Amino acid sequence: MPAARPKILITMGCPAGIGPEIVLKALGHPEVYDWCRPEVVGDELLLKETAKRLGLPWPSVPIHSLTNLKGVRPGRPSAATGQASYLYVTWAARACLQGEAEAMVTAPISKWALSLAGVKEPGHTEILARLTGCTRFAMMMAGERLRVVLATIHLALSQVPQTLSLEGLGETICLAYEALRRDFAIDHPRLAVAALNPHAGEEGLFGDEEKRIIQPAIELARAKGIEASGPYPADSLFYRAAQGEFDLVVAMYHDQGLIPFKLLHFRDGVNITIGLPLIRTSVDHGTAYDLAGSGQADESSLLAAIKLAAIAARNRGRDVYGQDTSFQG
Ligand SMILES: NC(=O)C1=CN([C@@H]2O[C@H](COP(=O)(O)OP(=O)(O)OC[C@H]3O[C@@H](n4cnc5c(N)ncnc54)[C@H](O)[C@@H]3O)[C@@H](O)[C@H]2O)C=CC1
Ligand SMILES: NCC(=O)COP(=O)(O)O
Repeated sequence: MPAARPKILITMGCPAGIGPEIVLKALGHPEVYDWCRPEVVGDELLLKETAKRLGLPWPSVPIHSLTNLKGVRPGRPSAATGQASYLYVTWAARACLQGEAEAMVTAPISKWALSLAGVKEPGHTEILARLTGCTRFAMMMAGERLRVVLATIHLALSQVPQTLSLEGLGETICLAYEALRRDFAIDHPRLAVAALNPHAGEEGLFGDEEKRIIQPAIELARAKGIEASGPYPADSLFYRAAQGEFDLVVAMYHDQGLIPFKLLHFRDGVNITIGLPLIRTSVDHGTAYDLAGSGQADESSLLAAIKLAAIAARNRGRDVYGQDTSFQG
């Protein structure tokens, strides 16, 4: 870790979810203060109530209290909790963009509560892309054994084939490569690209996206000097990556990547939005409304997210761009 510890803003997440609890629990781990200078963005009164009810220690960190919510019931999201969640995220993003903090780490929010509050985007990823004016971005899930980047994110499964494009996939491969070099300090990353269809399409018997879209996108990335290969049958690829053959898998859709990832890393996985002009990491799980208020939520993923944000802040100080990796399909 750097001698100068980065300032990291931790957003509290949905006030009705497990966010307040895991934020307090994570800040009870002394190693966090070796990694960074954490500050919380949320609701101070609600955090105090949570600490009191669950018997958690009160952290001596700055709290940016943006709301004064009354009557929030754990496990009961509403338009008000969605609006508050949104406020915490936008405030932290603005602070990062203005150079007031080195990174932001987000506790989980509810896509449903966001929509009740009238927010158009489904999650942090898309909100942050809009706030930062970023059109090249992707979701990465990172753990010790497996890293996955998604070619498509929050959309119905039926929309995936028509959403995949040669240009979009090529961009995603390049973004993954850039992020591994910049944020993870892997100088020569090995990327594997998953097929969409069973047995990678079996020579076109089960679909042609591999030939029409995925293979050409890999070739374009390779022409840029990126060590990308595939398309590999997805049923065996994640095992191979977890055995160490690849540094990252590009998955074609949300559950293709997140099911194997969470099987390995449910407790300690980290979600990182790549391509943004700011560092944002997050837990890999949701609001767990079924556990909210019970005191049983596990803070390990949030701890891992804080640690990775601090590492990425340090690594972004390295100059790794001797090579043009921008994608020009
Ligand atoms: N980064 C974010 O803001 C994310 C938000 N979500 C949102 O969260 C909401 C609920 O999503 P679900 O699909 O139900 O997933 P979920 O992750 O909230 O819950 C799935 C299961 O895992 C358990 N679980 C989750 N986190 C846990 C933790 N820290 N400790 C112990 N057990 C835990 C829950 O109790 C539940 O049984 C949705 O609105 C979804 O959109 C989901 C994923 C990420
Ligand atoms: N399954 C991951 C997820 O939904 C996280 O979304 P986001 O809030 O990070 O955009």
